Amino acid sequence: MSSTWFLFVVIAVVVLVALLVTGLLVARKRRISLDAQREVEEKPKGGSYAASGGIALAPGGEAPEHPVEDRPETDGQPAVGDDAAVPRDSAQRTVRDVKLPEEPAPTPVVEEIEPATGRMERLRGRLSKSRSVFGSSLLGLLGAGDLDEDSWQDVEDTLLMADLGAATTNQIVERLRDELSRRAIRSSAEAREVLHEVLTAQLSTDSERAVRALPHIVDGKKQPAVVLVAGVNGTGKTTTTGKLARVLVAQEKTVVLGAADTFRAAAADQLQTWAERVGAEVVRGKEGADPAAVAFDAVKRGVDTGVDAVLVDTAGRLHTKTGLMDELGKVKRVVEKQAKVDEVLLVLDATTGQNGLMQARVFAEVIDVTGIVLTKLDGTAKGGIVFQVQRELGVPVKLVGLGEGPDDLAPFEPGAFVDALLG
Ligand SMILES: Nc1nc2c(ncn2[C@@H]2O[C@H](COP(=O)(O)OP(=O)(O)OP(=O)(O)O)[C@@H](O)[C@H]2O)c(=O)[nH]1
Repeated sequence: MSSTWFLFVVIAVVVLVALLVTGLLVARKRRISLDAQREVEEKPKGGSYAASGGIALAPGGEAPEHPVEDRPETDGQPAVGDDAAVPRDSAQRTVRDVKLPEEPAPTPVVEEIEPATGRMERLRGRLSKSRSVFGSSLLGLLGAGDLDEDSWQDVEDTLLMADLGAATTNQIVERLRDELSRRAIRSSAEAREVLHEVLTAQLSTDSERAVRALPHIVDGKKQPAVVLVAGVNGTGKTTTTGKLARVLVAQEKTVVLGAADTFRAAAADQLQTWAERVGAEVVRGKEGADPAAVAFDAVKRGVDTGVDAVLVDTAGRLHTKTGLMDELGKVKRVVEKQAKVDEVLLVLDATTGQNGLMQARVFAEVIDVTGIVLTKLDGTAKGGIVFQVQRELGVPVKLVGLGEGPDDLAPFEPGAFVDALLG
């Protein structure tokens, strides 16, 4: 009986152990299959393409083209086993291939321009440095009554220091002596009047001071005025071209600006900025392009579009380099195949004194200068250079630069100028 009972217990234990082992095996199998599924789910869509190819950028709007022939299936639809995207080994678009939509050019904000009339009066304060020489020193000497030889020597020295030059100084001193003794001048107010008269007469010329920048009719057709702006680097050519454009635009004239200063890339950018501020068009070439070609294109553009004036900012090369000066002559010759050059403005920096005068002589040999623009008169006590330049070149000063502001360009009027000098 007891052995039967023992056998029953052993069989029961064996059955239990067998069930336990089977249950464990089944549970383990299930767990493995769950893990494998998770692995599949975590794989990124598109296989390794997205991960290793980086983030492909494309502009909004147009979808990138994936031609059917580039794809492994034939009906354009992905099939089982296909990559979700174009396989890595087929031609891929790179960022550089993607054309971005062009940004619309910003609408230029056309500025308010100060009227050109009365500018000399408005800017007279800018001549304060020169005024201290003419107004204070000279008037002080002349208003003191009878002048002895030493006093006249002082007058002469003062004029020389103000850069009037020896010849002009002698003429002025002579006339002053005559007038003062003839009129028996006693007060400083009377002395001022005489000085004003003598200096104004010295600056007066029969030449026309108007800048020829208005259109004219040729063979019954409107032809723009062509103005070349020349001068040595840094004298203020580009600035003057821009200021002059403003004067014209303020008078409702249309302007094309030619950036023929291809020597310095920034000069064309500078001119472009001036143009944008007044809503004018700029014709420019590549850096180092032939200035004559750019000038030609600018004038052609002006003729074709029927504008009122074409202002050409030329390369500001050193006058000592003969070849480069010849280039300026070439600019003029080439432009004249298209239209007559109406005005050649020579820009001189008043602060350079005698040096400016030497430049002027060389320029005048190369090109027919028709007018002088004397810039930076606001920064010098040597406003007397105006007298000398005009006398030396026999060309009238037409405009004066009296500051860096966009409207700090004034027409040159001898009476108003002398008035500002005397204070
Ligand atoms: N104070 C003062 N500065 C001026 C005047 N005219 C021009 N300038 C300044 O002079 C500097 C040179 O002027 P630009 O117009 O660049 O001279 P540029 O002759 O075209 O020079 P390049 O392009 O190098 O040949 C600039 O800083 C101008 O602002 C003026 O009348 N008064």
